[in-house]
Amino acid sequence: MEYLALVRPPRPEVAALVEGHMAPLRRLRAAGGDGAWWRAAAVVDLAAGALQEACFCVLDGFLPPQLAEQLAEGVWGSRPVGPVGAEGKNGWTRGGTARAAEAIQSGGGLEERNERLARALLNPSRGDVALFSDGDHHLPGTCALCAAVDELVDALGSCPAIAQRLAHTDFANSAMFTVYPGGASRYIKHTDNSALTDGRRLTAILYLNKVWEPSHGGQLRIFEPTMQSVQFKADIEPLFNRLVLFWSTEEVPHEVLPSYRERAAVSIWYCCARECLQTEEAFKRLACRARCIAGRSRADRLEAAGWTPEQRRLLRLLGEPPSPGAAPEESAAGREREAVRAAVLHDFGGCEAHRRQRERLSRLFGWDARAAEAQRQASEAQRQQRGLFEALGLPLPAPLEAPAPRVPQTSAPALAEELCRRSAGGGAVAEA
Ligand SMILES: O=C(O)CCC(=O)C(=O)O
Ligand SMILES: [Fe+2]
Repeated sequence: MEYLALVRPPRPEVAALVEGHMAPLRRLRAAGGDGAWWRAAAVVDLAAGALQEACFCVLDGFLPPQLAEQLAEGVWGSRPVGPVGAEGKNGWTRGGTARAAEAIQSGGGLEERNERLARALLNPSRGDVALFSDGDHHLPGTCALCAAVDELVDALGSCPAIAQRLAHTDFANSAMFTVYPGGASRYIKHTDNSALTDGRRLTAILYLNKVWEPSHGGQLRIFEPTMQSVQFKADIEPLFNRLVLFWSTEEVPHEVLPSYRERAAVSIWYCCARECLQTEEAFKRLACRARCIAGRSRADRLEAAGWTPEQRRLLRLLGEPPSPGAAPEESAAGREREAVRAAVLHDFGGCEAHRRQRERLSRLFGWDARAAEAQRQASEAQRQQRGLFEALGLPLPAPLEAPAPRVPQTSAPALAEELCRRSAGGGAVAEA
């Protein structure tokens, strides 16, 4: 009841706009058959138009049917059955647990990380379990799936309507397979990257549910911008081989409605390399984990993300593969690349050389200065709010009583120290 009071159905003009974009896509799909129909230039243009004006688009029959089958079999065959503990099961972790791992590895002091951890573990915001796949060894079909979605995103990046929005969107995260276990499991309303700090630009989700009825719930509900909006635009059924694309930004608040059946999907996030340079956490993912998409050159795309000559030099160096046959320590460039990679892989902790690398990168990309500015703005906003409550003679709500969190100095968890000592050469790499 409370929920119904907070949500409004699509406004007629919005419903008409959405339908105006989705109907032609459905018609072209019906004419083109599964798997490759979206490769036609007309489809890519329609999809770009839908993203530009409706902020999302839906492509049914996206993969060749055998590939969609293979992915579905992989998920249904490996998903954990029954309760999943905090430690996970067969490589699957609880949605909340994945967040907890992130909280442990995140920046800030122990107190701050503990608080984030507690919030992640207590927060019932999402009820799914997840498996991150970097290739067919994790879940068969991952490589072909990524190649297909990359190809579409690559083509969308050349459409004038949205080319600007996809500038520097050259990287992607690991594919995240999810299963909501039924029993009204859901994911409450959120945006994937509202603060524009983690790099995510475009969210791609492929659904893997062979039998799905509206009464099973689990629809993806897309709201009008912003997070404050109570007006939704569309409910999308999580149907087999249906691909949904939407902006990861504040423009697309969304939720997974309570699901009464097991519900499987796989998500890939496409990231803007330039945005990833802005914070330590996003930089670490970009430098060592993110996949460069659609056969683009990692070195070229990293270099293009930099603003200054020194940023561009370092980014190219990081993106270049080691020269074949040559040991990295044989050249100054190889030594520098290995030093930065080792520092990132050790989370900038473990030894003095890694911490010095962090200081240098923070200066080069402005991480601490930006974090301090964000902190200053948050404190100022809080001060103003507190003043307002005091002026009105109202008691302060809890968040306004809490002291402002400190500016993160390093994200090195205590474990990194030990890891660094144990890994070969970890403490001995030269600093550039
Ligand atoms: O599975 C879905 O439909 C959406 C999931 C989602 O919003 C997310 O993982 O961020
Ligand atoms: Fe999401």
